[in-house]
Amino acid sequence: PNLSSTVAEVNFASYILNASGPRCTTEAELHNLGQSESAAIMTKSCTLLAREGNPEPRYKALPQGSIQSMGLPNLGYKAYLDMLPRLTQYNKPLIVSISGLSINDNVEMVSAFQKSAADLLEVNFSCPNVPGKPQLGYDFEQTDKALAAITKFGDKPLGIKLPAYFDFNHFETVANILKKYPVKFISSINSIGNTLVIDPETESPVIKPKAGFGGLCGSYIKPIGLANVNAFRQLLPKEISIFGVGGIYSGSDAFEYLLAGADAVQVATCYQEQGTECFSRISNELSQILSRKNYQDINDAKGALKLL
Ligand SMILES: O=C(O)c1[nH]c(=O)[nH]c(=O)c1I
Repeated sequence: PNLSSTVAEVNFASYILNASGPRCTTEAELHNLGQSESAAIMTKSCTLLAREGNPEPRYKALPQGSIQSMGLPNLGYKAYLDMLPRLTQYNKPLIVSISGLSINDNVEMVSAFQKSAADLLEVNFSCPNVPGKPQLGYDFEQTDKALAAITKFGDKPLGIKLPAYFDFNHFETVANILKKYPVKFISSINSIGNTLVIDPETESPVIKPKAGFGGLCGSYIKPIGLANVNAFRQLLPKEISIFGVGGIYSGSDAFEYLLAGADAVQVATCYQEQGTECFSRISNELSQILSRKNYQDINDAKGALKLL
């Protein structure tokens, strides 16, 4: 069956791509993604200047996912501006993730990438791991202000990476803010911020930064990601596309996001743990599920969740 998708009016050859975060910081990692079956090349969130990130240990694999507090390590946005033209050779969409530490930083970076080889801009409103920086997406006033500032210029599709919400009032408030601006897509969800994993043997947290508080990822958070994708699908006009993220390891996980209404899905922890083979495996598994269920095309199953 046909797995190709259109997200924010950009064509993707398949439904499965890498999420910002794991194995997408260096140029070598991005070329590796270009040579893989990932439907796009998505970069690690970047800041104005290069960052080392948080002290290690800052990533811990868990039985059903991971906890991490990387602290936005990246090469600085100019490095990504510079390497983008060398990544166009793979003929797949280039998605730049931008995570400024202030609205001004976001404005400077978005305006630069609007004039770059990027195909889509994903602005991260949900990094939970920079000490002292609250998640923008949890401050509705700041979210509104930031969107007003970054959507002022350029015609490349711009989207927002959202944190998880847990309340219908919050889904509605955020959806109403998004509808005020030319936002072309959302990516939902980011890791669940500020969780704590304790090792009873060492009697310590499993990561060092922020006294062990870090973003929870992987299978643990799939039900939260599915709920956020489905809630926003119902609240947002179809002109706003949705990337589903959170706990996708298999074709079945991807199919669940498809039923919830996702236009394409991003893989993070599974890609971190298994490498680039995950993209072709998950695509093939999804294709087999669609065949078995007699769906000819992704769009026949999209948002087709059957309520009881
Ligand atoms: O710690 C990180 O670098 C990080 N970690 C996350 O789980 N989500 C994010 O958006 C980021 I920028």
